[in-house]
Amino acid sequence: MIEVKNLTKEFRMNKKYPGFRGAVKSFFTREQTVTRAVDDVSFHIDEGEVVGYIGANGAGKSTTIKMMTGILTPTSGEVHVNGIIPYENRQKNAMDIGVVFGQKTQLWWDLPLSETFTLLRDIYEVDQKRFAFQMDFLSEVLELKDFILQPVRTLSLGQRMRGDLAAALIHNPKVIYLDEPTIGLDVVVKESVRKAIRKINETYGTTIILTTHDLMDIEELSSRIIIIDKGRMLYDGNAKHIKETYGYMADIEIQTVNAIDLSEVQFIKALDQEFIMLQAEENRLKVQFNKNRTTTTEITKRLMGKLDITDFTIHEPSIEDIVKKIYRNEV
Ligand SMILES: Nc1ncnc2c1ncn2[C@@H]1O[C@H](COP(=O)(O)OP(=O)(O)OP(=O)(O)O)[C@@H](O)[C@H]1O
Repeated sequence: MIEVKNLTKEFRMNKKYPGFRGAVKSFFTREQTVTRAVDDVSFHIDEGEVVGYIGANGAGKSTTIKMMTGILTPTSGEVHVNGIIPYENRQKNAMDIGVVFGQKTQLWWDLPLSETFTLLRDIYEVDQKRFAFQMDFLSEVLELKDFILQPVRTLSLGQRMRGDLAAALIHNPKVIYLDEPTIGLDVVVKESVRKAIRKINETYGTTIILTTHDLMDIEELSSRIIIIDKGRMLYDGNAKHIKETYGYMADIEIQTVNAIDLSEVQFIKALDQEFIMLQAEENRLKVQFNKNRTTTTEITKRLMGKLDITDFTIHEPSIEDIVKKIYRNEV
């Protein structure tokens, strides 16, 4: 379905020196800096797969997706999506794909949401019967009914995101690229967006490429992840393996009314002698724990009985943490 072979993209930019003299120098020297944003990346994705494409900021995710969607042409290497070379055949490719950028919207700001759908129906030449069927399906899965007639500018972020997903699916594409589809949404809306994505994949066997910084997106949606770092592929395989091996340590930071005596909270280690680690400083307690062996709820529930808690923060492992650990442990 998707074949990416030795894909490389370099960006060349004229070196800019600061100030007026710098501008003159830049003009005459014409020195260039070269950024290799994607460096010899190869993978194959089968029809119906949901793949998480992840990496730290600036790792090269968007640049890869832009070549897969035909927006950018590679410096070397190649991409085939459904037999089409996207950057050589952008229009044909566009008929088979849908793209959602969590940070941007493709909806018409001043029009009611429903009219964006009608415009897209005409652009993609979807026949009336097929359009009505798809709209019924999307309305139900993405729960659009309550706001479909409202102008897009009046929608909440969660409603807008569901609208964007629907817009990308009007023509029922074979592949969808989702770039941070749950960014900025609250927990409940994130959950409903993930549920909708799962349903779309199950119903139509749509191939889904997902870039995200939220590990819960990966956990709930994709069994395979590709990790990219500084343009190079670091890992391609089972998401569960990575989560269990590298993404298991989280911590809770607890604020209390009174200063904490570490000896009084040692009892929490009974939950997991091997992995729970405690650190206390005045009225702050940090509990590091293994997510595969115990839960935040279990720890906070027990500590609440013992401490006068005023606030607590949970730190989930981040993609950056996982990438660092992979380097240290070598996959
Ligand atoms: N048009 C461009 N011109 C010059 N450099 C670019 C351009 N686009 C991206 N880059 C550089 O290429 C590298 C990869 O960027 P890219 O946007 O692909 O990363 P990313 O993994 O999507 O990051 P993020 O998670 O922050 O969106 C970065 O160093 C970036 O500064």
